[in-house]
Amino acid sequence: MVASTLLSTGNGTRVLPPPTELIIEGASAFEAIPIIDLAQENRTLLVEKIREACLKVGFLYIKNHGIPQSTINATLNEAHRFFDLPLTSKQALDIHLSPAFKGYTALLGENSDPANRGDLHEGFDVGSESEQGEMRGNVWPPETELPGFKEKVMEYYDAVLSLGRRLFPLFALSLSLPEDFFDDKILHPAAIMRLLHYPSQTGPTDDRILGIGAHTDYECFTLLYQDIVPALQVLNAAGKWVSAPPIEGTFVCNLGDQFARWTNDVYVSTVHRAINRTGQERYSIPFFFGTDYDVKLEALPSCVSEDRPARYEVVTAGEYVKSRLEETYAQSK
Ligand SMILES: O=C(O)CCC(=O)C(=O)O
Ligand SMILES: [Fe+2]
Repeated sequence: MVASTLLSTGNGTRVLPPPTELIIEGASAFEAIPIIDLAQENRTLLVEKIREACLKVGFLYIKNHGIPQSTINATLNEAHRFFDLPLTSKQALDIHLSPAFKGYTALLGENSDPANRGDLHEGFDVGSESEQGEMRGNVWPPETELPGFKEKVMEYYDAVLSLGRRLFPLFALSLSLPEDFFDDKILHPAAIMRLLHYPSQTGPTDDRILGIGAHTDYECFTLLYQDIVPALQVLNAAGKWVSAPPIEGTFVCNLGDQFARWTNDVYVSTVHRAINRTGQERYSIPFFFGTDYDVKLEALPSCVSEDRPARYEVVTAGEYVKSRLEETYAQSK
């Protein structure tokens, strides 16, 4: 049995039970995705809401995130410019040419669900310019072809990285860990940002042809900006796909496999997919916040018990993400 954690706030002290006690009541046949307001004044309540969302849903919307809409719009605009380039220019940056999995993914170049034949989106992947480890090494379109692209994209990258850094202490507290638990694990994070473009799908509905097939994300959490076109769906515990439409002024935040491994599945890395049948093109920008390459994904003692033995072998965060990316791109090699 693990001791409960005391959280102090200006409004007094409340007791949070340890995570393993809550999963018992954590029915996750959710029908909607909770909205979490980062500007809410009571930090204890904020942490409790995050904990509840992580236990039951694995997805939350983040409101009052502090990233200026102008920064987001500028990057969406760059995504439009990039995907409007001639195919040959994009193919010169093909992700299969990059040992660090950076660059362009063509339509059907990625396959997120092994049961499917390829994802109906194109993408462009970017990492940190100062990251360490094997996943380092961005590729960029020539400045003459897309002037200012790199600067705008990296401005967005840095803004979302900062937002992610603000969230780690809240996730730590929600797991009854010290607030600074993740600080030394995200010194040079292998965070990956993607620009995604989904053409609108026509023809008969076929679950094997999707904008992005059913999958979980590989990192700690993802911060996703979606434009105004809905497509994202999240799988609940009853096997029902629940829509996660764009909500103005929010990011979607979903937990990934690194958190699921740390928490021994106490926090859920929820399956999701995207299908764009709106008749409009869709652009989205997921940002996958993983830890430093060499951090070991070891189950937290509070999430392991006799009844709940450790479910995963210990691997480093970097090795884990790399092996998953290798699988994802293998079919289109
Ligand atoms: O574009 C979206 O809404 C989802 C993207 C996604 O799930 C991913 O890239 O992992
Ligand atoms: Fe995803």
